Amino acid sequence: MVEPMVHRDVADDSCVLDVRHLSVSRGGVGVLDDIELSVATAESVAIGGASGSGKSTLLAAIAGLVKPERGEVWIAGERQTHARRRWTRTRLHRIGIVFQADEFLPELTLLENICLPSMLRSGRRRIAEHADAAEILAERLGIAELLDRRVFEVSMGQLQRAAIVRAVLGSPPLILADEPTSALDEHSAREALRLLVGVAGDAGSALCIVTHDPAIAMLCDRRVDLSAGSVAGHPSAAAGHRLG
Ligand SMILES: Nc1ncnc2c1ncn2[C@@H]1O[C@H](COP(=O)(O)OP(=O)(O)OP(=O)(O)O)[C@@H](O)[C@H]1O
Repeated sequence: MVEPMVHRDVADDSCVLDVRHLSVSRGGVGVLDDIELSVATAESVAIGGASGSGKSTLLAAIAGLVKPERGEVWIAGERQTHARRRWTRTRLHRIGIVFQADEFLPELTLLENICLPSMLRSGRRRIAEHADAAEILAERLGIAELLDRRVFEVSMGQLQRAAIVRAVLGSPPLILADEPTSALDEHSAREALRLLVGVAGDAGSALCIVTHDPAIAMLCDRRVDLSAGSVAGHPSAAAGHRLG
């Protein structure tokens, strides 16, 4: 059954993401336990914690890619249910995603791959507009010269930057990013994430970024650490106070 989407009070408009009492199990084992996390408009939050503490699972649950056992996820004032079509719409219209396993279509150029979600959102008629905005962002990310190349003609680092351009294009209210741990060397990963924090801030998008890198966490407004599936420290660390 498709539950009706519930809209929040106008007073809560500044809250782009509200995770309430979220618990998630994977493979029958509890991974996240009663997570609370609120993220304001244009706020950037670094999500840290040891390997296996549930950081990627939290992003996947926020993106509707894994189903929670308990709890709620509110995005831009709408409570998300786990009806698949609703999530597809939310991801398309409200969330930019930079995940480790980012997928690009090998038949298309970087520019076409970058513009695809925007075209799905607003139609082919605005293709020139999307392409112009993508080129400006690509210039900033240092991949403007590569936009006509196909996926197998660029490096993993360049592909990561293309994924950032794709996520930021259209200034979604929320961007979710998982640090690329395997594909990139430390310097390239840091540089890509540093650029992501900058362009997301300029776009006015809130950002939740999973990172082990203290230098990237320092660039964010706030840091939240997961420990064994819970938010470490006092709950208020996740619920609203800016630390940085
Ligand atoms: N699809 C899955 N099926 C079963 N267990 C899973 C699945 N994905 C993740 N897990 C388990 O959930 C726990 C949390 O994993 P998750 O990837 O969220 O942690 P993480 O903090 O992002 O780790 P890392 O920093 O190493 O990327 C781990 O114990 C992991 O083995």
